[in-house]
Amino acid sequence: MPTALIRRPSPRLAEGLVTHIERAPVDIGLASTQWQQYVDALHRTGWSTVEVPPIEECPDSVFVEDTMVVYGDLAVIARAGANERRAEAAAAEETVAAQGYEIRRITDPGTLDGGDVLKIGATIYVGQGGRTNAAGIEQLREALAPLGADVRAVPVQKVLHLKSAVTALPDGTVIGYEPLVDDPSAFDSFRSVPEEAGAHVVLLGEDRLLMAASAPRSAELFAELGYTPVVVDISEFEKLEGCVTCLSVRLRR
Ligand SMILES: NC(=O)NCCC[C@H](N)C(=O)O
Repeated sequence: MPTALIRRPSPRLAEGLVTHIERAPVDIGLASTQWQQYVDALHRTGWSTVEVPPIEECPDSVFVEDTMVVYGDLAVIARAGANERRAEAAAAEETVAAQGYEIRRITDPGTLDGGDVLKIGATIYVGQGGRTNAAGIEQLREALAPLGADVRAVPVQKVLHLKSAVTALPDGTVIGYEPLVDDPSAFDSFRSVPEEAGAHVVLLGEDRLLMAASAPRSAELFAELGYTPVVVDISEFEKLEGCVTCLSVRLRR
C-alpha cells in the first residue's frame, strides 16, 4: 500500500501567510473537517497515511508538502523561503527518516519550498522566484543529479509556488491555468485548463486525480480525457494559497 505523509492543521491556521491574494477569514472548524475529508479520500483510494506530529506554533504547518522533496530513497529536507515556516522541517525530517529514507538538507544560503518542485519521472522542474532561490535549486541538483534526475529551473512570479501554477497529468502533460503560468514554453508539453485550481492535481494511481471542488470545468475536461477525478472541498486552505498538492507528501517506495 502506498503511503503519504500528512500533518494536522494548527489551531493558528487562520494566521497563515498570504502573499498573492486578499486575506479572507478562515473557518477553523470547517478547515479541520475538510482536512479529514482529504485524508479520507486518500484512504478510500488505497493510500495509508503517516502523520507528522503537529506543530501548533506554525500556522502553515498543514502544508506539509513544502517541507521536503522525496526522490528515490532520498528525502531532501527543504529550507523554507519564509522565515516563519522554518521550524516546520525538523519533525517532518524525523518522520520521513523513520520511514527509511536517507536524508539530505537544503542549507543556508539556499531556500526551497517543496511546493516549487514538480517531478515528472526523472525531470524535475523547480520554480525560482518567490520562495525558492538559485542556491536552493543548485543544492537540490547536487543531491538529485547523482540519482539520474534532470533538475530544471523555471520562473515563478505570478503565484506562490510552481505547483500553484502547474502540475502534471499521469502521461506527463503539464497542466496550468495560462494567465498564471510565467512561461508555458519551459515545459516539454503543456495543456491549459479553464480554472486556476484546475491546474492542481495529485496523482492517486490508476488514473485517479485528486482535485479541488473549485475546479468543476477542469474536472470535466480530465474525465473526458479518461481520468477519474476524486474531488475534495478545500476552500479554507485555498484562502491561504494552499491547494490539494500541499496537504500531503506521497512516498513511493
Ligand atoms: N505547496 C503549497 O502550495 N503550499 C501552500 C503554502 C501556503 C502558505 N500560506 C504559505 O504562504 O506558505
